[in-house]
Amino acid sequence: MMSFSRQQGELNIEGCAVSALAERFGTPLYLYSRAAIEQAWRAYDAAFADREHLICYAVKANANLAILQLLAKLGSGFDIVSGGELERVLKAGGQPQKIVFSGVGKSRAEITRALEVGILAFNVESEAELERISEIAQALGKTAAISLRVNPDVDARTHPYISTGLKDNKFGIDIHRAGAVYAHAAQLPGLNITGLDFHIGSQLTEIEPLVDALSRSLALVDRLAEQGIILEHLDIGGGLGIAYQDETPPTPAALATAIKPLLANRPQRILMEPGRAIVGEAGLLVTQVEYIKTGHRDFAIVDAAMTDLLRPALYDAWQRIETVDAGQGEARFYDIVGPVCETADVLGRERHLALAPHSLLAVFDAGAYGFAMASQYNARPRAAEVLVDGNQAHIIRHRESLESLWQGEVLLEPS
Ligand SMILES: Cc1ncc(COP(=O)(O)O)c(C=O)c1O
Ligand SMILES: N[C@@H](CCCC[NH3+])C(=O)O
Repeated sequence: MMSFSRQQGELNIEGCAVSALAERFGTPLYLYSRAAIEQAWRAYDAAFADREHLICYAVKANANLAILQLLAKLGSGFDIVSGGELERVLKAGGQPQKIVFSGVGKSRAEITRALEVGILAFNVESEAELERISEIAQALGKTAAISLRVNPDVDARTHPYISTGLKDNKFGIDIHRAGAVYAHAAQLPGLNITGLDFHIGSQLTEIEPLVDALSRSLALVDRLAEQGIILEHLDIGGGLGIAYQDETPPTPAALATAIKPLLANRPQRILMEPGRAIVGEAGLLVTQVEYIKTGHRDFAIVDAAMTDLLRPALYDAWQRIETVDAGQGEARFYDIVGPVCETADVLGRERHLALAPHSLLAVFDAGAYGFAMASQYNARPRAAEVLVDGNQAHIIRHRESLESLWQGEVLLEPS
């Protein structure tokens, strides 16, 4: 189904006019299409339907409770990287037995809580972490299911800030050392070795690096089997990109087709950790023009900022920006900038748009790492989030109040 369409030039999300939602909920505003999220998740699920698998949605991409709830209802598992994400998933109705826990810095409290609720597996990122998990599990009288996140040293060919599978990156255990670390794990009390995991980076537009990482990992799986360590699952991470501009990222079906020959005759259950590919294309950030400032460069100053959508400022990322209506007046090349006092506060540069004061703009493909990376810098309340389902719009996060900005802060006693 088409989640975004135009009627007489007006942008719609599912059965709702974006301008009406902006009027009702205010701007800046995140809008998500329920159908688009479900469709993306189901496409992943269908691609691997012919073998045992579990899609563990990467919560960091968009951690709104209603979105997690929607995915939990579809049967999704979850990839978490903090105790906060764990509690979000549980609150949203996610099953502990479908949670994998990644991240290089798991604290004692986080490990303890994950053991108490009984997660599917820890994706262990260092030998020191392995020892910590063993110690805590033993003290609690529990057994921790673990998989090692290996760093396969492949170039994911993506932005260096979101590349995670090179040996220079902090993530995972060097694949050449992993055999020894598995052997160590087999000696430690309180651990049950169940899997192997890798995640080489985000916004991948090519399949080869993933295939390469998988074949290197499978060679390790075979060496482990010779040592008597038999794995139950292989977690191939997330990372499939979306088409922000003119990229042609592989679909989940193409990924499945590419890796199936490698997996033939291997009994392991396949786990995946997609984030962006599930929610990225489902979201829009809607913002209103506050001022138009023309001169040496033409600026459209809008009410959304890098605090609402950080990706352009942080990675120089390009996201499509269109007017919500058909456009007003003559089109010019505008830099779309926010009100924050930073030169990097840009949503898009040199966009050819027909704008007037108060025009509404939609920033597309903002469902992943959009609201999730929002901040309150410059004392800006974070935006509202709305989930659209046909012609229904559900508020799934209220716009923050000014009071919430200083919640938890304490004034000094007058002296
Ligand atoms: C361990 C891990 N798994 C999964 C993901 C999800 O990545 P993506 O949103 O690119 O699918 C990430 C983020 O890059 C990650 O760090
Ligand atoms: N935040 C990044 C992706 C980071 C992935 C997390 N390892 C982005 O917006 O592209």
